[in-house]
Amino acid sequence: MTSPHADLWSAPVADAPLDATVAVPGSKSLSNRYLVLAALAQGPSTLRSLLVSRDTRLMAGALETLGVQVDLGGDAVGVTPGALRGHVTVDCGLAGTVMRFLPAVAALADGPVHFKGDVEALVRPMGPLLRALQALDVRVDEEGEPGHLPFTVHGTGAVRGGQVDVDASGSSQFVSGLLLAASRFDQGLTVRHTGPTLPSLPHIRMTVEVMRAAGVVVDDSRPEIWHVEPGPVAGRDVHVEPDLSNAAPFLCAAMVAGGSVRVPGWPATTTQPGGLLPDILTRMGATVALDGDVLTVTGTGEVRGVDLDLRAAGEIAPTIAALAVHGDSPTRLRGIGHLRGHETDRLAALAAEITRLGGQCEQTSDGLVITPRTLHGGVWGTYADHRMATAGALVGLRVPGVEVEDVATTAKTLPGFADLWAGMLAASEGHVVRDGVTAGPTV
Ligand SMILES: O=C(O)C1=C[C@@H](OP(=O)(O)O)[C@@H](O)[C@H](O)C1
Ligand SMILES: C=C(OP(=O)(O)O)C(=O)O
Repeated sequence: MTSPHADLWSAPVADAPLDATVAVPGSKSLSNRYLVLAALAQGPSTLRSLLVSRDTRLMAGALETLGVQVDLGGDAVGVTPGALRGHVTVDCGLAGTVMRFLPAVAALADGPVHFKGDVEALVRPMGPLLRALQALDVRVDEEGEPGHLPFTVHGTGAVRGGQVDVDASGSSQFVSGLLLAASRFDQGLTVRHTGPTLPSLPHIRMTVEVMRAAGVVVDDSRPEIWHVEPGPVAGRDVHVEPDLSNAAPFLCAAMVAGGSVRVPGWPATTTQPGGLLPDILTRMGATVALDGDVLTVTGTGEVRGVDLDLRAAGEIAPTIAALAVHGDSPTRLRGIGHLRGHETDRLAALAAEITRLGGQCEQTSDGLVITPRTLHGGVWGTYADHRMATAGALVGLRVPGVEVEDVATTAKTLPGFADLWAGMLAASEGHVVRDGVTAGPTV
């Protein structure tokens, strides 16, 4: 599947309807929340089906650096909390969950914690979170562009807590990052969002839900205000749901190629934004069925254009944009201006790459308008962004000659993506069985 240019992956074209079952690994967002809470807990935790990918390795590595024992080997990951130590460096890579969830944890360490990241991470917004910590009397020294990595959080072993305002219009992770550590603050914490819009509300609900499940008292009864009582975090034995946002390109493949793709382990209820996929894909022309815990998406190859507010689920926007490229009418995606601060400026990246292949994609102030055109092959740039890579695979499923740059960038949240994708096609054609993929409906 690798082209002569080692950096390029030839996206396979589906020439027959799909018929495959794809097992998707654990949720990045749940995995990294469970890791943080396990590190702050009173006793050990066991995390089952935890995602093992670049983002969770970075989180586990950072927590180990801070004095927590994390045993990543095996199906069940053991976490044993320890006294949080300073005089260390945390590498955030390009992981929003690491750069936004750990500064408040670092404030509880017994010395300075230096935060660094990939070159692409240095432009991701951090300012509102750092200002909130400073307002709580945590010393933060910014060493680069203010409001960005790199910086040092000067832990003193304790944080007063109390009340703080944060503008989370740039990222819901600013709120989640304050809440996750807040029960360990002397007075707990009340966080109030002050910005004009609040993206990714399901991810904030996810934070509240996992905290409550660990025995933390959280009041979220007032809109855009969260109150966390001081108190202990319980060690837990938990099973991590599959990553529904990473299931999205596989499910969308059935719509583009026709046929059916099934994802086992689909939760009956979830705080993952991918929980919105059944509704969204139905609106775009799919037939969606949940039978037990197996979600089946069946398509005909025809994709309906839609007008969609993706504020709650910005993470799946690149996949929906790639699906919309194959539509029968234009698609407008709204409420996703904050995607400019994701792994890359995703609005600019999607517009550039779709246009490069002969398509039409215009940026608006808070989203994209995609007008389907006949596309041609060419290089699909990925900008170190895992979701740009999976979007390129979906575009290439019906456009011959799409060469996806640096498909290995998918290791951020889904190592082995290219094999899983090829396995989905092989299983559909020849009923070959590969790791994580089975032909037909058998799980
Ligand atoms: O808290 C989380 O786990 C996430 C929150 C969202 O961030 P934004 O609110 O910055 O979009 C989402 O896009 C990201 O992939 C994961
Ligand atoms: C925005 C994303 O990631 P991060 O957790 O790095 O913000 C994403 O996975 O789409």
